[in-house]
Amino acid sequence: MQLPLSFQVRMQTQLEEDYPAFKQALASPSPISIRVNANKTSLPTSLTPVPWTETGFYLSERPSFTLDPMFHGGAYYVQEASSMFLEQALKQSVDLEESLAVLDLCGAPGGKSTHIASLLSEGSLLVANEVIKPRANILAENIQKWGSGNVVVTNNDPSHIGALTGFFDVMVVDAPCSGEGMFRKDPDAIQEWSEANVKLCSERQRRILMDVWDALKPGGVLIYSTCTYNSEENEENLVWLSTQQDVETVPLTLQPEWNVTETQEQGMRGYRFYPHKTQGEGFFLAVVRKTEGDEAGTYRKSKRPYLVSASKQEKALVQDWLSEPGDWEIVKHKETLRALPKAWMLELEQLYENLRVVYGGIELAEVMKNNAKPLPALALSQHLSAGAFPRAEVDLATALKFLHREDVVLEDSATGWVLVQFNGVPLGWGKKLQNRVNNHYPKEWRIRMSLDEVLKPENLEKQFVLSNQ
Ligand SMILES: C[S@@+](CC[C@H](N)C(=O)[O-])C[C@H]1O[C@@H](n2cnc3c(N)ncnc32)[C@H](O)[C@@H]1O
Repeated sequence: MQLPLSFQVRMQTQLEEDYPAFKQALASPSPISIRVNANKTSLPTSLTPVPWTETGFYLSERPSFTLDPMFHGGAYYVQEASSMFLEQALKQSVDLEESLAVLDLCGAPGGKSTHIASLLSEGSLLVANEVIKPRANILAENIQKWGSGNVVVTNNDPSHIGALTGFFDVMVVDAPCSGEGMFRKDPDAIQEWSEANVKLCSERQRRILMDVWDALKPGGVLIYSTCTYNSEENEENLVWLSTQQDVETVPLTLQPEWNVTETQEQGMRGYRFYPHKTQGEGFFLAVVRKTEGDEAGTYRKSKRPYLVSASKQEKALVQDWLSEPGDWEIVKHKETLRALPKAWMLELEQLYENLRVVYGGIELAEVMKNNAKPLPALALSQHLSAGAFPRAEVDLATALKFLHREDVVLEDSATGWVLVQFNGVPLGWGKKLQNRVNNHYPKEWRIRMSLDEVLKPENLEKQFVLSNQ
């Protein structure tokens, strides 16, 4: 790995006698880690935990996640271990039992958004935003697979969100950065690195923070993170923020065995992850509290609301499908019925009116002539009522064929909509007819690689499946 010379000089100055160990760590393989969705499957007992989170685990080697149906069912997310430290930031700076409005501003592909969704109380609302449209679609896909219902995915520039004065209790800004911490995982990041890019990133990060700042409530918490080591994109940005806005630093308690490095610059604290000290990539995180600012204005529902309630008959079609139907408002847009958290309808109205919402709540069904066709997100939702549909538990080969959108055989199930599941984790819908099964797995989510070799019994045995670990 040929590191840029001026990056090497920077790191030597920063790490001094630790530099050789750092350089050696960059030459060793990246650790592989996953975060398990405890709402969908039990936590593995045979894997080594990531110490700063309750649901993160290291794997000893990188398997083909594409060939594990549990991955497609949202039973876990493949995520770099250091960035799971977000859990400590949230647990130590806010009361997660409360109903919170939380923004994940730079959300795609969804590592932190799915993590936040798992940590929030049922009564909370997460807005997962991503400014780049195709990436916002990937974020929406990952959110649907994770199965949380109280999430809205938006595709907006930070300045649009900043216009929602005092809306959020918590904002997470996992800022676009020069990517130094990803050098060993993504060698392309080395080619893109330059002194000029560090400066450009730092300026952009400041702009992002300013653009979104007004959307944080006074007393609210901002969690700022990057995957870089340089101080321009990290501590210096926080010191700069403290000269522009009323903020106080929020210290975090660290366990010594985590080997996280605490920094302090002009009273602003930050937490650094170095690959020679922790099993993970380079990462920086800091928490600040907004001490003063404008409260949210009062918001009244407009005469022509954006979110239109479904009719009584339409609601009746889907009323038994959710485990807690009373928690949800069923709205209709074109042919689609969607469940949105009832407690947040005024705020959601505001979001739908002002932002570009890519996905929200739980997409339940498409209705046509008093007939409801269940949609993929419902199959993957944590809020699907256990008894609403018959289920067909399938083996690994059938699950992979189903995810490949091939024809499958579902023995023993009656005709009609069937939830296809693997190891108890739902994957999607099949519609059983008299003599065949229609595969309703979404085209855009299907496994694209050929399965010819994989499906040979001797190869199937070798596949990684989370629950076998
Ligand atoms: C570090 S990545 C986010 C990773 C994500 N939080 C996760 O955990 O999966 C930064 C994100 O910021 C987005 N981004 C790029 N320019 C931006 C801008 N000017 N404002 C806001 N977000 C931006 C990128 O598209 C990228 O998805």
